[in-house]
Amino acid sequence: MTLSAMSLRWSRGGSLVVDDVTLDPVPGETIGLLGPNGSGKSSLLRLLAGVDRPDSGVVTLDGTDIRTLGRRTLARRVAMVDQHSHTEVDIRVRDVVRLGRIPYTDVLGRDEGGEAAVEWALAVTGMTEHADRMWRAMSGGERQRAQIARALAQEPEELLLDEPTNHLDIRHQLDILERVAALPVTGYVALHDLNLAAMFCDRVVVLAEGRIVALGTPSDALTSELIEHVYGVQASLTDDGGTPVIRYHRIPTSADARRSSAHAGGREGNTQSPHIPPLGVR
Ligand SMILES: Nc1ncnc2c1ncn2[C@@H]1O[C@H](COP(=O)(O)OP(=O)(O)OP(=O)(O)O)[C@@H](O)[C@H]1O
Repeated sequence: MTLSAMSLRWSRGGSLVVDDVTLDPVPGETIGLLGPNGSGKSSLLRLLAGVDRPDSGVVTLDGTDIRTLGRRTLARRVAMVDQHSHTEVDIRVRDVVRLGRIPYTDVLGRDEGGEAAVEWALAVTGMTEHADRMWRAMSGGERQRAQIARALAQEPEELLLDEPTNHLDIRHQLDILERVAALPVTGYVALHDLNLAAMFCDRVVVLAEGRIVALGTPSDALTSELIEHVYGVQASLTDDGGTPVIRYHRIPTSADARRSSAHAGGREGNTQSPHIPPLGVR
């Protein structure tokens, strides 16, 4: 058993933001939370983390309602990195990561095994070499990796990540998701990139207006019909050794049509931008 949601409903401003969501992961699996802007991914993560309380339904940890668990108990199991955990503090990266040890620290400030957990978390996120730098001097992507390290320092068995790759370059996107997927934790990861979700998630949940509209392995859940229905975007999918690869198609707009007729009339035969030389030309 692990962190599960049963019939969760949560409304704000008179509208249902999370609408009858039930999720029961297999321990250790990585679940991708997908869906358009405003579909309820972050709200669902906050309910799962116990940051917000559902209006109805229940979040359970190993079958126990998380509302009955103390904050320390919950924090030793469940760690979350939200989209807005960036602050302008004047401390070193290692100290940010040490914040993850608060649930383990006693009143005298003792935390047996704490430094080993901090070093491990820094290593997993590739942040060891940055550990002594000042937080304020870090780039957005480095901060994001440090926040994930802070969550890992909690030694969670359940890890909730809200768009963990949105500041990362491609190598670090792949790197972080690969490392998170390999950890022995149950992961809920909100993502916008369907291809990354297909690569690293065991199952994906697609939300639209707070409701689950698809749930399954990436191959089963991510279809061109689903993508068009939920995102209003045409896509074609190919299979790469069992992993779907999604290619999106732009629907030409009237501005595109105007541009192409101006192009054909004015600079026939020259399709290169005048400002950007072709590759290999210096
Ligand atoms: N505390 C709040 N008060 C009022 N409305 C809220 C609150 N939290 C979320 N909402 C609304 O609920 C809806 C879902 O928001 P949420 O942030 O969960 O979506 P999301 O899928 O994570 O979006 P995005 O992909 O843009 O991050 C939005 O319309 C949002 O404005």
